[in-house]
Parts: sequence; structure tokens; C-alpha cells
Amino acid sequence: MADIDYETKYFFPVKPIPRLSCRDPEALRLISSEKPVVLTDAKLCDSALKWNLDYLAQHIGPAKHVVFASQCDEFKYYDETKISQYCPNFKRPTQRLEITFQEFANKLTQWNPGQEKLYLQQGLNSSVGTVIAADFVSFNWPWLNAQTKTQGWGTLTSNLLLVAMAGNVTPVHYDEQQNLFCQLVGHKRCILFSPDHHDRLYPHPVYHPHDRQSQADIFKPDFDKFPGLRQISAQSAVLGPGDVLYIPIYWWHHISSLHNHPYTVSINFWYKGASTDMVIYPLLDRQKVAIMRNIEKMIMDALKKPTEVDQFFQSLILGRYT
Ligand SMILES: CC[C@@H](CC(=O)C(=O)O)C(=O)O
Ligand SMILES: [Zn+2]
Repeated sequence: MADIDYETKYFFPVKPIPRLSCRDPEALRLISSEKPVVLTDAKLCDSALKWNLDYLAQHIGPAKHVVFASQCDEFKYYDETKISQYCPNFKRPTQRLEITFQEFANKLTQWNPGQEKLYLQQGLNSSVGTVIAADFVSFNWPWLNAQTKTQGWGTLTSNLLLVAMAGNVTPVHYDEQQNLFCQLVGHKRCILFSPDHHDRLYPHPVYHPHDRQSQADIFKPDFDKFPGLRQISAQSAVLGPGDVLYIPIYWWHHISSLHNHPYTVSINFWYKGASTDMVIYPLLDRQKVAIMRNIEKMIMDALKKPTEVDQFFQSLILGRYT
């Protein structure tokens, strides 16, 4: 599978994300400098390469799983807890369901065009069956623990099991965690943008349910509303079974499931960033994003009204810092 799927036309420059062996010093250098890399031989989750729909339905257990339903291919994340406080009229772009894996698998196998798309996104927890637990224990933890220790990352906060229908899209967003993203079944195209794209990808305000999500659509660009889109540039990779993509903390990413398989299965490893973040100048781009987020939170706590934020910052900056 090509590094980037050339049949997709991008209006912005795209370079391939390097595909390297996990033993290649260059791969470790990229991870240490918080740059994306695809590790082709980490064998991180080889015991899960057999996690197809039937196997998971048979072994994952009777617990309910979080499944999002969408009237289109897009599954834009929203924070439910931020709706009531500031956005009571927020229109949820997807519906959140809680169904068993078997119910989800049945819906997938009986799906017809025109029906809503589904995306299972469930943190792995102790409710999984013993067979799945045994596969999980067989992950390459020695390599993973050595790697995360070397990088000084914090604790493993969660493993998200992702089962997407072909064509599903997770629009551009960033996360505040380090991420080792393992592709198990099918192929996913991942498009990544560096953290310095904050003023070119226009994240929703921090108080908004779509916090951390881009307001812009990189496949239907509105250059009038978001002129900074003209300056974006990306790195991209198509991940196949066994590939592990390092998505550095605060790096924007757009992820879609390709049509060469009816569904895709992935599992991610989200880690807290390094706690001992020395403040060395010049500040890292991700540090500037973290500072901007803290300032937004402080201002919203103080002003309480989103509509007053614009005027507040104009008064602070116009004619004084501009
Ligand atoms: C959350 C879904 C997304 C993965 C992702 O954004 C992440 O692991 O951070 C995807 O694969 O569609
Ligand atoms: Zn993400």
C-alpha cells in the first residue's frame, strides 16, 4: 500500500510519513523529537491481528460498547459535558449509542446504503472476555514499556478499540496525549499537521463541545472564512495491519477508513505527556498551544460570556501589541 493514497487530490502539500523499523535509530530520533513515524515491525499488537468482527463478537463479552451513529461519513467528536454550560442549542453531529458488540456486528453485516454509518469507539476495560484479555496481555509490553520510559511519557491512560465502517472519517483534531496508533484490520489513511497549525486550522473555542476539533473541512475548504488554510501542509500515511503510527501530542490528525475492506479495526495507546516539561526557550509550538488553552479557560472563567472574549482580547492587544 502506497505511503499516501495518490488518488486523493489535496489542495495542500503532503509528504509521506517515514515508514521505519522500530530498531532504526532514525525512528527513535523522530519519536524523541515528537515527529510522526510509522513503525513497520514493532509487533506491538500481533496477538490482535486476528481481531476481526466475528472473533470480537465471539470473545469480547456481553458488555455494552459505545457506538456513534452518523447520517454521513463524518464522526466529529464532541464533549457532552460542555453542551449544557455554554452551548445549549448545540446540534450533536452524531448519536451516541450503547449496545453489545454482537448487536454492533449484526448492524454492520446487515447494513444497506442510505442507512446511518456506525463507529464503535470503546475504551478497553476489565469487562472484556478472558480470550481478549489474553490477547491484550500478549501485546509487546516489554518494547512498549521500554519505549515510553525512554521518552519519559506519563501513564498509559487508555486503549481505545476502534471498529469503523469503510469510508468513516474522523475529521481534523488534536489530542493532549501521546498516541501509538496500531492498525489491526483493513487500512486507514492518516493525515497529520504539526502543532504550529493552530492559527491555520481554526480550532473551536476551548469552552465549545468541539474543543480541539478544527472548524474547517480540509476536503471542502472555505478560504474566505478560514484563509489560513492556504498555508497548511501535511504528512500522510496509509496504515495496514501491523503498522504502528506515532501521533505526537498536539499534532492535528484526520483519519479515514479505506474501502478495500468492509470495516477497519484499530487500537490506540494514549499516554500522558512527559510531566517534567522543562521550559526552554524558544517555546515548543505545543507549549504555546497549551498556554493559549490555559488563557482561554481563565478568560472564560472570568468573563463567563463567550461574546465578550473578542472585545476583551482586542482591548488587550490592538494598538498595544500590534
Ligand atoms: C478517535 C478515532 C480516530 C483515532 C484518533 O483520533 C486517535 O487515536 O487519537 C480514528 O481512528 O478514526
Ligand atoms: Zn485523535
